[in-house]
Amino acid sequence: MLSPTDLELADLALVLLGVRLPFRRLGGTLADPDEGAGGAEHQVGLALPDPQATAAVRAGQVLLADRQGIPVAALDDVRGEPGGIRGRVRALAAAIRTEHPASGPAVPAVPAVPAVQAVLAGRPFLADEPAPDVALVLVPTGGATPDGMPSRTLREAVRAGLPTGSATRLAEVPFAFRDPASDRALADAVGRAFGAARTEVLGAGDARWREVLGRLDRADPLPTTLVAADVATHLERWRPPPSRRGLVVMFTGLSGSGKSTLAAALADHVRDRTERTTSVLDGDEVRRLLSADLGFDKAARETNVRRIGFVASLVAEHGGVAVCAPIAPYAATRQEVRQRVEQVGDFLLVHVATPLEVCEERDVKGLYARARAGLVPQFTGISDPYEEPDDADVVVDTSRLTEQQALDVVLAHLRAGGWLS
Ligand SMILES: Nc1ncnc2c1ncn2[C@@H]1O[C@H](COP(=O)(O)OS(=O)(=O)O)[C@@H](OP(=O)(O)O)[C@H]1O
Ligand SMILES: Nc1ncnc2c1ncn2[C@@H]1O[C@H](COP(=O)(O)OP(=O)(O)O)[C@@H](O)[C@H]1O
Repeated sequence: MLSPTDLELADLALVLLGVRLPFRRLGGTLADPDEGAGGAEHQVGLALPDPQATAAVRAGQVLLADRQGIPVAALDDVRGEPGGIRGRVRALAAAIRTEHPASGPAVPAVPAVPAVQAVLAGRPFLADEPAPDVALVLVPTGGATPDGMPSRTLREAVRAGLPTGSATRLAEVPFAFRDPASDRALADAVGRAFGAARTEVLGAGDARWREVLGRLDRADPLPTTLVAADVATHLERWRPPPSRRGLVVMFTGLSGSGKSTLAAALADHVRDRTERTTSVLDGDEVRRLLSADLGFDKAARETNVRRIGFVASLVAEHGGVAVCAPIAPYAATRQEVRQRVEQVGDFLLVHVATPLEVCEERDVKGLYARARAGLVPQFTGISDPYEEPDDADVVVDTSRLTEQQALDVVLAHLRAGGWLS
């Protein structure tokens, strides 16, 4: 029995609902489209490392279990292919869940309805769209759309957008978003499976949706020609303007570059001169309180930065400003934190790009001297890596700027983006 990933399981759920995946594999993307045989007996691929793949091919069949370990489907006539296996999907009838946990009504009832007119992927109705008989709402399995709209807001906003007295039935289909082109292809496939007449997908190409987002950012009112008044209420609550939206400012840089100094100065400014609330997650303090169990190897640093990102995202979720100042030497972990935070608010990365020589000369804590003497192993910049960000929103070098000047650069960015007045 195999335990597919959440993404693979999400796609498997669609396949079991009769959707023909446009991807070669469960959990795939359009980069690897499926040109294989279609039909009712749907063939799908599954990435699988070799000993397991060989065993599955030898057995000719493999069972796929959900997160609880309950078998939900079988792959029959399994054959090998590069990087995995391929087989015919068969639902294990007893195990199929007809209820999407978040939505209630049984999704498989929908294909029987001939007049499905729209698939709405991750966005509410816009004004003057004709109300369909049945609308399939693609409810994000990860909890939020690529724009960070939580499933609940999406559901409420779609309902609120229906014209009064409309007979439209909403049916929810669990949907795992990945990248815009693949999302579009998968949404179209869902539409085809359910006989939908048209598909509406949120995406960068949707000019009216971009207009909605732009107006929300500028705190401009949403006219009823763009969205229904009730929808506007939901959207405004979902995405307040930057001055009221949660914000995480993460300073990253070498030890002694000036992160703590600037983080404290920024937090003081926000506390003293604005109406916003702020919390500081300073590297040293976090190490004492939140990460006392961790050392400085790669895994420990990643865990430390993830923890900081998690706490910061909670602050942002409630509309606050979190200022953090870890070294955060790894690009992938910083990116992970950015993605987490952007589900609930905004994230700004400030690279404190003070050169190593200057940090070492300052040697506030005497750690560089000890590291050079071999007394502190894995010291960032000396015997451990620091991956320079290429995605920093602001860069300051405190060997060229005074503390006040560096703070002013950060503040100018925050004012320009509307986070601070
Ligand atoms: N091996 C090694 N490498 C780097 N830094 C070390 C090390 N050992 C201890 N210290 C002290 O720990 C502070 C860095 O902790 P961080 O939590 O910010 O680091 S990380 O983001 O988890 O990499 C850092 O503090 P800052 O100077 O404030 O950056 C150092 O004082
Ligand atoms: N322009 C500047 N901006 C920030 N810190 C500066 C500047 N010039 C000198 N410093 C000094 O550099 C040191 C930076 O230490 P710190 O803020 O703890 O850095 P980090 O948190 O990156 O380790 C402090 O002693 C600070 O007074």
